Amino acid sequence: MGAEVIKQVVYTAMFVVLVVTAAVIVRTFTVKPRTILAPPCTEDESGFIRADKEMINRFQTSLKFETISWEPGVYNVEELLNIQEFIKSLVNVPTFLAYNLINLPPLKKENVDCLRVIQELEDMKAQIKYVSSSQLELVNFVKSGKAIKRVSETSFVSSQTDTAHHELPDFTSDLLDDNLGHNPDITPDCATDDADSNTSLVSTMSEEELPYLTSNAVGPMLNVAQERSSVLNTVKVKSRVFTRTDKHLLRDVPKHKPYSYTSYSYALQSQREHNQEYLIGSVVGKKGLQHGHKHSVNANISCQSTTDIQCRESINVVLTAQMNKAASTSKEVSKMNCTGSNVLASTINSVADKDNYRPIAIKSSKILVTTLVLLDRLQFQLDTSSNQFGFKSKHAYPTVHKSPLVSVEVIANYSLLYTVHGSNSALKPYMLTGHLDVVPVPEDDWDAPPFAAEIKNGFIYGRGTIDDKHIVFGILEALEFLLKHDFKPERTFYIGFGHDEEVAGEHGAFRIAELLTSRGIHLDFLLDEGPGVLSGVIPGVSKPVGLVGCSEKGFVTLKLEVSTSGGHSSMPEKESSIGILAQAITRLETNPHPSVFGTGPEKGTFEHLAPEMNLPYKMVMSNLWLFYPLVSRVLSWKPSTNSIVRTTTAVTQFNAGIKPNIIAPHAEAIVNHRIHPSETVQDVIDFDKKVINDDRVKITIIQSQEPLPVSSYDDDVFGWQIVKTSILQVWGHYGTVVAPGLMPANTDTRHYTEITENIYRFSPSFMLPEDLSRFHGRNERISTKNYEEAVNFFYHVIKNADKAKLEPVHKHGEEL
Ligand SMILES: CCCCCCCCCCCCCCCCCC(=O)N[C@@H](Cc1ccccc1)C(=O)O
Repeated sequence: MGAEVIKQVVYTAMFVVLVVTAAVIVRTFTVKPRTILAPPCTEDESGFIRADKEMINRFQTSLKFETISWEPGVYNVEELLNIQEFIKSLVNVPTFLAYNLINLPPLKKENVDCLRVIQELEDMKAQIKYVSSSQLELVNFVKSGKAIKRVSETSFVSSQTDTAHHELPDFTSDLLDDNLGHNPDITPDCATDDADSNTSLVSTMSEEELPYLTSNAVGPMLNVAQERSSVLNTVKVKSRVFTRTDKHLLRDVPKHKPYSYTSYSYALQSQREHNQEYLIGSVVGKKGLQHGHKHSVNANISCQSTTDIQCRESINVVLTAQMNKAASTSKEVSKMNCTGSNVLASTINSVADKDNYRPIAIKSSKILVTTLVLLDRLQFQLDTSSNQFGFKSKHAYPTVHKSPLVSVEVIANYSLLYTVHGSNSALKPYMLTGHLDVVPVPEDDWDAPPFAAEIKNGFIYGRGTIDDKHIVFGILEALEFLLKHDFKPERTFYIGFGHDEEVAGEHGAFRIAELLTSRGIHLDFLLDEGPGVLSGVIPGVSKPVGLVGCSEKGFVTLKLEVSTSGGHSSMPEKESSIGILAQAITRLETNPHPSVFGTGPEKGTFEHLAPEMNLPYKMVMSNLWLFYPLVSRVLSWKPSTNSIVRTTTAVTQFNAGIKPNIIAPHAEAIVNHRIHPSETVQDVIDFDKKVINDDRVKITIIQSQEPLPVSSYDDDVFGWQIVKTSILQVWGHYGTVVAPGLMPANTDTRHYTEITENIYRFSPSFMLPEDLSRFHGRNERISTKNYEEAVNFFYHVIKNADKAKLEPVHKHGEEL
């Protein structure tokens, strides 16, 4: 009886093994590649764009920075305070500065006050958000006499938009209509729209007259710094007092937004946000400042200004001018002292007579404005929009910026939204996104300087090359090319460039998405940065893989804290705050979150790639139903592949202790988890608490984001096919295959989830395994050839997406 049972069991087991083996074999040899909906374009039919020197140059320029530094030397406290003032002005600027670009000056250590100041400087430096944009070159400051004097030139930045929809940060919508044109109670004294008069607005200028789009502009920020530095000895207190006595103006303005009113208020608001002096008026005219001349000649500049500006005392007014012709830089400035009220309402006869420069703003501190008279909104937008990129790109991509099909809006001062208007409103629009900011460079042992855009062995080195400038400039190059070749899109599309992606995009992308939502726009699909063309990264696939992120992991950043009584190190307790915290951290690191491989879009990765793998892998990957525990284990070995199988744990900061003989009363650590789409923030916290299992460790959430929804990668989904086809058109000749995947990091996409279900993440960068550490790491670089491919990728995306739908061709195999 027993033998019979054993026999039965053995036979059944053999049968099962046989069936399973047969199933595995059948599956292994029957999986076929996915459908491709359009054949790769040949160069002839697609007009493959070749990168010339200028194209590479434009890209290089976008990556360059200069460092803010002070000449070596010994500084006294007063001088340090000047520097402090300058740095302070940067702390409140939410973007554009890499803190590591600021080199603090050497200090006179014997002076106790200096030590205090240097500590403060260091603290402030740490507060500066470490995002930056390579459109600006930070000017050098050097020690000169008692003040910090800027030596290199910069320009005041303005931005011109051709669209009817102007971004008006901090306006409440009900106030929007209550501006100059709509409020009959308010009569402007000197605002005019007369294009022929001396007060014609910049917005009415011809293209040739538009200000030169300089790359080394840092905008109001540095203008202010410049003003501050040059008048520092006389300006002690900046006036923040704006008393609005005009009842009309007071009427509707909510208390918490005292200056969120009209264009003028917009300017004030913007200036105030940046901790700067206020824009107090504006001058425009046909004559301008002559480069380098500061003497008065032949004024022909009228002032459009407020009627009643009182200067509390003698002030310096800086007239900021902008060159309007292509040349190396633009330049301020004429200074004048003025006292009393109404001074700015009169014609200012202090400006040199030369066409090269066009004054566009008067700025000063210590002004009391008693009556606000509304000025033209656009004028102030021009004056206060400090998007250097807008300027730069306008110059570099003239066709894009001149085209009647394209409108550009500056969002939240720095981000950009382009609308490329299509002729067929029945076609749902789509959107391409990228970001202008980059992360800092904590170490300087690069093979080439990180902010010089040097080319070495065919690679352009620089922070931002892969994250994310090749996308931004790739899109603009492609669009410029297309428009130059008479491309007239049928389908409207948007291009959004955020300015703060690296710190969560809460001002840039968030506001762009908000604006699109408010306009009722729903997108067919959106394409943002993501994995890329990976070669040798995915086990078992020798072909390059165009991996497209169809979902994005969530994240939660936790603060772990332990507090104890501290005390003298000669009489320690058994456990210290540091020891307890270290133990908690060790537990987290030795108990990773469990593998959830196969429950998210990573399953799709292997389903798509299995047919392309070599035999043992092909067998395993085609039969995940059987082998997934094995695959999961193998993928866990390497950080890159481990990132897709589970929620990851990274201990990113640890702080405790102040002195060798003091027991640290407090220790804290930061833990950053990236959450797999099959889990939630709460799941992660629950797991951590269980693993740490120590109530002395206090856990608080610093920031969190649930994983993003999975976008469809079905073959009939338009956006997916556009991305897939375009990848194959550019990299198909390498035998590249395309697969959906999970994006292990985050980008701006979470801000757009309300306006489209189809979000794809793909960077047109070709990556080898060793390149993965270049993201946010050392030696970030892109080959010139890859940059050319990036441009062509966007060229194809734009061309493909302009069709109503893609027709399937079964050139490379049949559907699974
Ligand atoms: C089957 C094997 C798959 C192997 C996967 C390997 C994928 C490697 C590709 C990596 C692509 C990474 C794209 C990086 C973009 C990074 C952008 C970024 O750093 N974003 C920040 C955003 C953020 C979020 C929250 C707060 C502050 C900033 C980030 O930290 O994620």
